[in-house]
Amino acid sequence: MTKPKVLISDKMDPNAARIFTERGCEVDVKTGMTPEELKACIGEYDGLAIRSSTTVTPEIIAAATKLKVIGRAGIGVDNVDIPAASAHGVVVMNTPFGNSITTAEHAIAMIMALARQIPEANARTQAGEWPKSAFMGVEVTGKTLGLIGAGNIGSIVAARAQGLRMKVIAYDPFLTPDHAVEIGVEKVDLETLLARADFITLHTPLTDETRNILSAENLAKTKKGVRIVNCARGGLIDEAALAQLLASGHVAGAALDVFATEPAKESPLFGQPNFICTPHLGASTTEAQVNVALQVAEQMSDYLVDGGVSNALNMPSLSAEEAPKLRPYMALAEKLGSLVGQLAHGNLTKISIEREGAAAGLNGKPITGAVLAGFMRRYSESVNMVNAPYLAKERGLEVSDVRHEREGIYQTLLRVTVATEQGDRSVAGTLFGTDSPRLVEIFGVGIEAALEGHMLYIVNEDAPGFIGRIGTLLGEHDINIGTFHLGRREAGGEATLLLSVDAPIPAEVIKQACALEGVKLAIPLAF
Ligand SMILES: NC(=O)c1ccc[n+]([C@@H]2O[C@H](COP(=O)([O-])OP(=O)(O)OC[C@H]3O[C@@H](n4cnc5c(N)ncnc54)[C@H](O)[C@@H]3O)[C@@H](O)[C@H]2O)c1
Ligand SMILES: O=C(O)CC[C@@H](O)C(=O)O
Repeated sequence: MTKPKVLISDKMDPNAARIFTERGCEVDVKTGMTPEELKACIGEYDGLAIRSSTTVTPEIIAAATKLKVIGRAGIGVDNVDIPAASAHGVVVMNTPFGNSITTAEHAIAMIMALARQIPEANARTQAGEWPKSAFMGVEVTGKTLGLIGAGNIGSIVAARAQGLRMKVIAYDPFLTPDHAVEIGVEKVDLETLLARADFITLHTPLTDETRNILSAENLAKTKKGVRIVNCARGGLIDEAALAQLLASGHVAGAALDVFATEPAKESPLFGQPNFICTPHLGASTTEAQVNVALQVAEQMSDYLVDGGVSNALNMPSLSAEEAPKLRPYMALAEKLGSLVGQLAHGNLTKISIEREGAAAGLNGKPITGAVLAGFMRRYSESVNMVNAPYLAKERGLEVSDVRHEREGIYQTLLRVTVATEQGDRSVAGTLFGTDSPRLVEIFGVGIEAALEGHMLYIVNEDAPGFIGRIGTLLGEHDINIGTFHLGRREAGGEATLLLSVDAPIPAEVIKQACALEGVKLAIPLAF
């Protein structure tokens, strides 16, 4: 049998290559390639192991004709186009906990370095200045630390900061009151955090909700003399506005490990008073790199050699025996969970999964796990089958799995319902043949569609002329429609349109779709 071939394209602890070889894979290590070089060679490989320097674009994935798995030795997968990988049947895995402690420690190091201006004092002392009177620091004891994001890393930062006798407050819409008490933080809204924090640290993924969360407007609401640390993702802070506030003295110090554009070769922040930065070193300790290298190589080898799946972001975990039977049901479940997560708004506290027909006779746990993995991705990029049920519990999400003995019109049916402020909202799907997931109902409207790649969901008034208008709008922006599905409750009422397109729809085009005559709602979806 030919050995699976793996490419390690970023600098990674040598334990990764050792494990791949021991587990029967062939390994090449080629770091520092340009996107063109990667595209030229990726066709040879079954597995791609990366850190943050390799960006896996749809073009790379399209060229990766043999690729089965991408393994991220780390947490953030924003450098991988997951919809493109899923569409090509490529599993994307990460190592969700391997570098959390290390990154939290980096944030704490940044807090201490800012409080005492250690980098600048060091540089000037070594330059022979002995500038004792130039530096007056602040104690962190008794100060308020405001966490934006209180997941794995935020919680570890909270624990360390409490050890430093700081008072910790947190803004995280998905942190439950119970969990806040468990980790000893006061849950607050963003305005309160901005007004009260002496130090602010960010620990969220970069999503549509968190992008620019420290915007010019929000930075202006911070307490005078605040110190800000970002060891999460570039793009969370308006860097130009931060530079101005450092220059004016409103912000007393800022420390960034991550930048909107990396590598950051220039920035308005460089040279500002009390600005400290590191080149995305948050995960760079021997311990974390050994952890994530071992874990990613083990997970990828499991998949390539034995078919086992763990910590996958776009596929449910599976044991070898159950795999063939459950796999199509879990794919359907994950898509329905993701659909509900993308469409339903507000703080959702209840989700129910109903199974009838063939699905009622199967092990419900992996199916529930798959629904939750899809659904919880609205909160965190690092959710997968393993941690989704745990995260759901931590966030106080009530989950129910109901089996119906009744026979319906489909040989198998899964229904996912969430309780929203406007009442219950549910979507349902079945399998066509034995393994093709299909949506059959969305929020009470019968509609048949494969949930794949980039899609657009529209609710509009059911009136003549609308299909022409939406087709023209997309055509004008060179957006090719792949599939087109319509549904409605009654003629002349409210109609639902679900279409698939060949590329993501830009935000500006969504805005124009919302403004079309008769449109009540237009939401882009990705699977
Ligand atoms: N600098 C580095 O080298 C480095 C290393 C590891 C992780 N990271 C990054 O750190 C970030 C956090 O990692 P983690 O493991 O703690 O992730 P996590 O998923 O455990 O926690 C993220 C938290 O952010 C919260 N969140 C989501 N949307 C939010 C919003 N709109 N407002 C406030 N909070 C929101 C979530 O509820 C969750 O609690 C990720 O972006 C990860 O990529 C950076
Ligand atoms: O690999 C790295 O050095 C950074 C990893 C970090 O950004 C992550 O999200 O895990």
